[in-house]
Amino acid sequence: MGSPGISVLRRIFSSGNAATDDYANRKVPRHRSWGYWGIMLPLTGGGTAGAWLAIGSSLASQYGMPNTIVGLVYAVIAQTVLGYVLVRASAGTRLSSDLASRGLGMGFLGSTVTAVVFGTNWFFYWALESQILGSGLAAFVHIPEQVGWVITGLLFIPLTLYGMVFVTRFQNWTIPVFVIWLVWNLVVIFQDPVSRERGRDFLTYTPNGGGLSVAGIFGVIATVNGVVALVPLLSMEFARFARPTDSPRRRFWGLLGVAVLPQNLLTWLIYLPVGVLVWRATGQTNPGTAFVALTGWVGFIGLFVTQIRINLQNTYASSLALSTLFARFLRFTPGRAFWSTVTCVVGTALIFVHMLDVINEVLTFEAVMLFAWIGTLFGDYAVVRGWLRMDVGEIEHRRAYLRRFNPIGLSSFATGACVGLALTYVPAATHLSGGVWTVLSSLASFLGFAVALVTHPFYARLYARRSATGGHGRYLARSPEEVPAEVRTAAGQVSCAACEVEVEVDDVARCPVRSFSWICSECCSADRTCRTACQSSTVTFPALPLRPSDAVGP
Ligand SMILES: Nc1nc2[nH]cnc2c(=O)[nH]1
Repeated sequence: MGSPGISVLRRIFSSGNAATDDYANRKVPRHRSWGYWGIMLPLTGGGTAGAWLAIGSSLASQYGMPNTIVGLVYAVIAQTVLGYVLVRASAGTRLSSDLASRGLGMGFLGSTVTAVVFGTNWFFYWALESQILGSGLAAFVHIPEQVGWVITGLLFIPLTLYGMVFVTRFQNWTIPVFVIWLVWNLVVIFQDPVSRERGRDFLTYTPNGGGLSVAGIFGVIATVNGVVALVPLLSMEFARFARPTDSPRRRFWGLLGVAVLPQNLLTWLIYLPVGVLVWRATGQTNPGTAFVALTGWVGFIGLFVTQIRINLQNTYASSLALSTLFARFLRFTPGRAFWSTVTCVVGTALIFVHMLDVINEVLTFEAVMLFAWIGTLFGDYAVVRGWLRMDVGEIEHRRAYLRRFNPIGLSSFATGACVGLALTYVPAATHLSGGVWTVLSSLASFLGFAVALVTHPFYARLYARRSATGGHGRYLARSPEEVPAEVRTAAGQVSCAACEVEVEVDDVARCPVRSFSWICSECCSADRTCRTACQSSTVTFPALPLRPSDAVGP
């Protein structure tokens, strides 16, 4: 027997522990549902992030406040629409954006491309938030900035060993600290004549005296799109826990609340302009040093809590993306806490690239990739399934039934992303600037979205014609089986023959390698040895029903 310390570590670093793995690779069971406030509160961690302040000053300093304000109004409207649609979809399917992408045209392994897109965002934000905190620490205790970055970066390792439960509690308890801190700093700005005078132009500031311009507005929109697309996709991670039993009216308002409250209305229209005010009042674009300059220890403590709030969440999201990626491609499943540690170490290294200086550029790039992904999802859900009613099966997430790579979604995503990236970078690289090129460049993420959406049904028809079993055959490797009553527990669930956890009937599949017993989708996804034997034409499944006791493990 190992020592207690080692066994605790082994437990934390192993997969299959629902408390730490948070259904990263499986459907959320209905009994694990949360109320809408329970979904919104952890999401507020993103709404209070220091990055918003930095995005505000970055946009205002490049495009001027008049253009920024128009872009912010756009952001609220676009994010509300997109957020509601995606949050509703995940509450209905209990799938995260990644699990849904498997069935919505990408395939089991193909969808990992979206995990990469998603994961790069978290690394970016993680480094950004840590840099802000590290710079604040350095200014507060008078140490070199680089030392501050390393200290705060590594601080997150012990803080992130626990999963959703700890993140949720921390988010909930610290909201009042954030509000008091922000109000305190605003009062100080308004009471201090110098800061007040300096900050007076925060709603009208322009870098070179220019006012509203088409190029400026579209430039802001191109940048904010990186967040407009990301927040709804992130919200899906939480909305999949929504209570399935609510009345349609309650559900509408609850889900709309999730789309509008935690990281949308107040954040774009109040918090982001506050960032511009703090920048103008202190002359510092880094909110970390700005708050310490404004209110000393109060500024630092508030900043510390705010940044811990958000980076716990960033670490959680990043570790989910990494665990998905490695579980599927390499069948490497060391557990979420392991990936949290990797996030902290790599993120700390990234701080040294000075994320604060390239915010607009990174967000513009992410916008193109995220919008191409969303275009693919919409193309599948709304056009292929909704409008064209093609026979492509249910939205499947289980490896046992899915094709490894679905060329339909991968092609439309690649087409949309390539068009978006070409429009973003080719005009600048070839000196095709000004006029229509500037506007096209700024609209790149929308155009990439439109191209992915429109080409998706085209690819669906094209590949379906080439498949012996039509669209269905491109999406599904075999038809999902009904779980017979004999196998279900009294609660209507199925006990996984591998991990023995009871899961819902739409989260299991029969496994030939385990004597045709039923295993959960997570154990199925993590199997390194089976080589997807269940999809082989040489395997013959015995007829149902089959009781759990009939099946013996290998
Ligand atoms: N999830 C998330 N959203 C953000 N919005 C602004 N900053 C962040 C961040 O660091 N993480």
